[in-house]
Amino acid sequence: MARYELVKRSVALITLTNPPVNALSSAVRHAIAKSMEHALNDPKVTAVVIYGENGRFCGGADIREFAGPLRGPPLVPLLDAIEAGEKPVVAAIEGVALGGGFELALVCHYRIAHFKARLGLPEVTLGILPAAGGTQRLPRLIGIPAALELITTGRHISAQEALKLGIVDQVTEQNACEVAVEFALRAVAKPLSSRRVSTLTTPCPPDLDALLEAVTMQVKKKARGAMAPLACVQAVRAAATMPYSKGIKRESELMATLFNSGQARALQYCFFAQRTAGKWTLPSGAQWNNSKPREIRRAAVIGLGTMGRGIVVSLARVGISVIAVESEKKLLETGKQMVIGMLERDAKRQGVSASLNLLKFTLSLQDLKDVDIVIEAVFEDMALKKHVFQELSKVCRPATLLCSNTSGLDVDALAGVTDRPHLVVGMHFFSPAHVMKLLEVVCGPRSSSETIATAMSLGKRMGKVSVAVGNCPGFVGNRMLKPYLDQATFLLEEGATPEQIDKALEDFGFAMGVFRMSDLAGLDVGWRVRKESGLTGPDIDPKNPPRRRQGHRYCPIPDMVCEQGRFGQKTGRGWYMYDSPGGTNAKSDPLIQNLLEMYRSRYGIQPRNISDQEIIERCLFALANEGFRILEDGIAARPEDIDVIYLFGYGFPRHRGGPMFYASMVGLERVLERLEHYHQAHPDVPHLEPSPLLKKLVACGSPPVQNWREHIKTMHSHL
Ligand SMILES: CCCCCCC/C=C/C(=O)SCCNC(=O)CCNC(=O)[C@H](O)C(C)(C)COP(=O)(O)OP(=O)(O)OC[C@H]1O[C@@H](n2cnc3c(N)ncnc32)[C@H](O)[C@@H]1OP(=O)(O)O
Repeated sequence: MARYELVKRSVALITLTNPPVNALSSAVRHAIAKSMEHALNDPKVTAVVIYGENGRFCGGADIREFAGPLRGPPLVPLLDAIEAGEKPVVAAIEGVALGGGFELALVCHYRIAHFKARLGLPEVTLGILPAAGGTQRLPRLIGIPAALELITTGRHISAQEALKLGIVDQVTEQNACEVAVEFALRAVAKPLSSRRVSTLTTPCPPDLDALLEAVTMQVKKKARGAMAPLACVQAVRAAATMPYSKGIKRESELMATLFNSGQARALQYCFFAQRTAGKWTLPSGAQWNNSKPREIRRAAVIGLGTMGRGIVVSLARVGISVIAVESEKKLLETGKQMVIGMLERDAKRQGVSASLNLLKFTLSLQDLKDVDIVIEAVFEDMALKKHVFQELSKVCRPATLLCSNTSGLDVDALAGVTDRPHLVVGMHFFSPAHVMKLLEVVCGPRSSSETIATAMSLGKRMGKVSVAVGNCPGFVGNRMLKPYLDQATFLLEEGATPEQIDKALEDFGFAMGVFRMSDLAGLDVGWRVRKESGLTGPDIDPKNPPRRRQGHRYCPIPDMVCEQGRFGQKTGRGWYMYDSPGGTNAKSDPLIQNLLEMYRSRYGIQPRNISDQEIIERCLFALANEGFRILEDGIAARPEDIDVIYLFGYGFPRHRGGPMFYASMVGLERVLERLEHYHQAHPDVPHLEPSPLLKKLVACGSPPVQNWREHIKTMHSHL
């Protein structure tokens, strides 16, 4: 777990050997303690270098160990002893020094970083804080404002930024270990007292209280309801106001409250869920580690609307040449200018020149003969998409992959009109595509494993979190959205307001409540889908009761809002009113209150007081219930995949872990009981009827979310 060797006759080189990231597992901590003891007691040793094997210094504490009882030497006394030692210790940082790994570097008397190294204290993203002295040492080293920013955001910084901040002593383009050994030899004769960071006085700004207050407000606003960022601020306050010996105790107390919290469990679950999602697997046995993706050099994107433009930018950013196609000259020119503007702004931010030479804009599909992949992003209309796919079949070489950015249409129906159904797959980007991290890779029944592997790997290359999902209306994300939206509008009918529902959801942790989110996304899209599905509009049977459609409860309020030309932010009016079309400042609109009152009185609905608890339960349990059905139907392989989709695509609060993890934290028995209760009250809402899988899991004793898969095995898969 750590190799000990003597180099240059007098330098003890301690190399951490715990692949893949040299995490500080109990065995590694034990090995470091033993090696340090050896080095400090061996008279031949005059200095020590700590290094990480395979070009990675250390990825921090072993997160997997957090779930069990603490074994092995605790980190704080181990690190204190390294700092207190009488021989100079130099950290040779390559790759990453994160969390406990960064804290290990902070107790070394000198730090040498390779120019490509990245450093940071990401503990806050795991629901904890840097509790191995990080909150006490970093402010002493770089001052309160910079330390606060790094600790409360968990941001990784480059070696160059670390040098500027005074975190590292030298940045090198050579082998960091070799440079550190030479550095250590030169440090032997120098006094160590000023190099022990815990003994330094924290440089304190005169307006400390105001600064801490401002950062507290900032983190409260950003991570609604998350405890860890607030605890980080308190720990840094201790570094400013207490000696190290007291500050470290405060750090440990704050850590104790966070460590066993549901939020820490949720955030650590998110960390692993994100990595699990990349490990896709099909019933055929094809999976992430046995299916080779194709290399993609040249791509084409059809349609330069909002989605298409974002996809072009995402591809060009990672060096893929892109041919962008539009059907009309004016649309092509507008799209071209917007894409160029986006790439130029990107390049300016990074201080590089925009890679515009990768782009070609055309009106002709004939130009797509030689591309490796086409991503279609035309209007969400099946007939139009089928036409495009037929044309692509004719012009593209037989090996070209054909992908659709549909947000819910049948990918297999598109495959069916081509000459290569095995090379067709859905690539559902989220808007705006160059910003949003989520990509649903929709596997049709005929998509080959190579095609899926290529789409997944292309997503990863573009920096997306790609999740493989099966083919059904709405796939995973949008299919689950329907019961969530339905519950919100049913609650409006029953007496709630958009403001009340949004506030309850925002207090739960969503960045935006459902109505504010709908206003942002545009209300007309859903309206068109409802019209096409025969749920609203002039074609519906007049004999239909107005609040029932296709045999189930239906709420026509969203249609009524659209009928007034209120399509959300873009029209300046939606569920809220805005200062102007495109405005973002949502204000309550008395017209919506009137509309709701008139609606209720027309249908004889007596409004009732609805609690926030009911809002949360009905919206979120209905959401999770559909997630259980998706697992039963084999549309998602694992609950982790669903959670990742909701975290990255729909703003589900990360400290709640995602809808499926949240259900497991509430307790499946409780979720079942509440769904049964609400279904009894609303028997005409099928989404409230508890799914068979939920019942099965409760009958099996509500296993943890990571074990649900064992209970789904027998059900069929669409993946
Ligand atoms: C019990 C009390 C202890 C008190 C100590 C308190 C103070 C210290 C706290 C901490 O240090 S918490 C951990 C802080 N560190 C991090 O948050 C870093 C997490 N890791 C990453 O960000 C990335 O993994 C990486 C290091 C940047 C590497 O990224 P890359 O994309 O190259 O690889 P990944 O696919 O992400 O990871 C590979 C593999 O390694 C697993 N892993 C990564 N880091 C850890 C870790 N710290 N502990 C355990 N496992 C880790 C990761 O899960 C992957 O494995 P699989 O999931 O694919 O099996």
